[in-house]
Amino acid sequence: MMILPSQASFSPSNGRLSGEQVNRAVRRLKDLRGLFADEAAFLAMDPEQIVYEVHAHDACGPVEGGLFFGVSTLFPGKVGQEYFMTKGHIHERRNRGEYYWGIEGRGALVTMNERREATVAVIEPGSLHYVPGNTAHRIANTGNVPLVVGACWPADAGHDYDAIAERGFPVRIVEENGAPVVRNREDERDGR
Ligand SMILES: O=P(O)(O)OC[C@H]1O[C@H](O)[C@H](O)[C@@H](O)[C@@H]1O
Ligand SMILES: [Fe+2]
Repeated sequence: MMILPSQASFSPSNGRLSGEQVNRAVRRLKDLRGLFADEAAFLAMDPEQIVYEVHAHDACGPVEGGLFFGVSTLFPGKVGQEYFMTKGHIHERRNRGEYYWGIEGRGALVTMNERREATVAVIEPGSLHYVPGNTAHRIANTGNVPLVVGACWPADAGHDYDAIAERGFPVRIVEENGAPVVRNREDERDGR
């Protein structure tokens, strides 16, 4: 029997993922233009500010049958009243699902199916979330410490941002009286 060295290491307590085959991607505020409701607040902030980073172990490449493993760290913050969030995507191969699990901090997982029906789930350490295929997904940090979330998804899933860019998600996660609430975007047009 051959005993292989670990390809990478993952800390179950803080989610830190490291090793030669781990890639880091960073998203800054300027990469999230147009997603937040309060455009004036957005423009007043530092566009270079890092909103989240993703460490991914994607050694197999985008092959059918392969799996990718990642850890997202979403920093605390708000644009106006709206909590920092990921860009959000639906998989290029629409029927591919994904697991998310909470490691540190507190947040929300927002999903939207093809009928534009949304769900919102609380992410906290130990919470487990299955995102089915044909479902767009994004996370928001509703706390004041980094939200660390693990993910595992099919290597050939791909990310489609354009398909959901125009109309966006039907709900926003905003702070009201010091607590997170879900706001329906239909309400925005009434000026509420
Ligand atoms: O791709 P975004 O919508 O910016 O989300 C950031 C990342 O979140 C999770 O970690 C997903 O598993 C990644 O596939 C995704 O890239
Ligand atoms: Fe995904």
